[in-house]
Amino acid sequence: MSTHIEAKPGEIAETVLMPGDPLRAKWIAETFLENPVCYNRIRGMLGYTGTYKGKRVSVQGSGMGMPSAMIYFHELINDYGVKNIIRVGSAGSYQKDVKLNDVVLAMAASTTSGMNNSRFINSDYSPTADFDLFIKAVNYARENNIPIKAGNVLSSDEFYSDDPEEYKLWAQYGVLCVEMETAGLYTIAAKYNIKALTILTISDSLVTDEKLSAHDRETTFKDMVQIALAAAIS
Ligand SMILES: Nc1nc2c(nc(Br)n2[C@@H]2O[C@H](CO)[C@@H](O)[C@H]2O)c(=O)[nH]1
Repeated sequence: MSTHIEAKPGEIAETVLMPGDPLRAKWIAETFLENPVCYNRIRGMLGYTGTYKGKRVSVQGSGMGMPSAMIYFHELINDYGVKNIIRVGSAGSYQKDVKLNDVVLAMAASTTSGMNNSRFINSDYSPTADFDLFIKAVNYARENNIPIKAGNVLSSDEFYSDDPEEYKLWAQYGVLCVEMETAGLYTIAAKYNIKALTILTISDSLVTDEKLSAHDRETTFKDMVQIALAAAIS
């Protein structure tokens, strides 16, 4: 076991889907995987391993924000040999044409966090998605007529910012949506040379102030998960 995960060696698959919400991990495991077995309950950050179309896949919550998520990314990679992490999350839209329930692939992740600014001594590192996983996700979505958008996303360090207008600068430069984990995922994946991709479903909009209910956020998002599983096993 690792510091925050109680799984025994071998209990976690090489590919892990990671929603922020551990209850969404439970929903994904119970809805999409055959014979899901729970390997982690520490801190309620539920993790499961099962099979999807005959291939072993795990799914585990990461928690909200990069400090939490990066603990799990680090330990899954270094203590359990995980080679592919696909974040399946929710996000807030920054663009009029990015609407509730739209699916967004994060090609890159900007951030308000100081993490990489200090890591790279005031230079700007660009955390980017793995090309192979990205192309597999795009191909599956197109073959199955699932509309997707792809581009730059913002990984913010706070959900409640002081300035409600802050999003407009990011939107002006084409940032599609905001969440709180991807810049950390892509940075850690590059550090340890593993593959990572973030697939998001829009659950609220900074442009229109619309939002899905907490329950909807937990149990909908089927398209995103199917794209992630297709990329995971192909
Ligand atoms: N910072 C931020 N995060 C958001 C937003 N909407 C969503 Br869904 N999130 C994501 O959802 C969780 C917060 O509800 C975090 O894990 C974020 O990744 C938003 O408008 N802002």
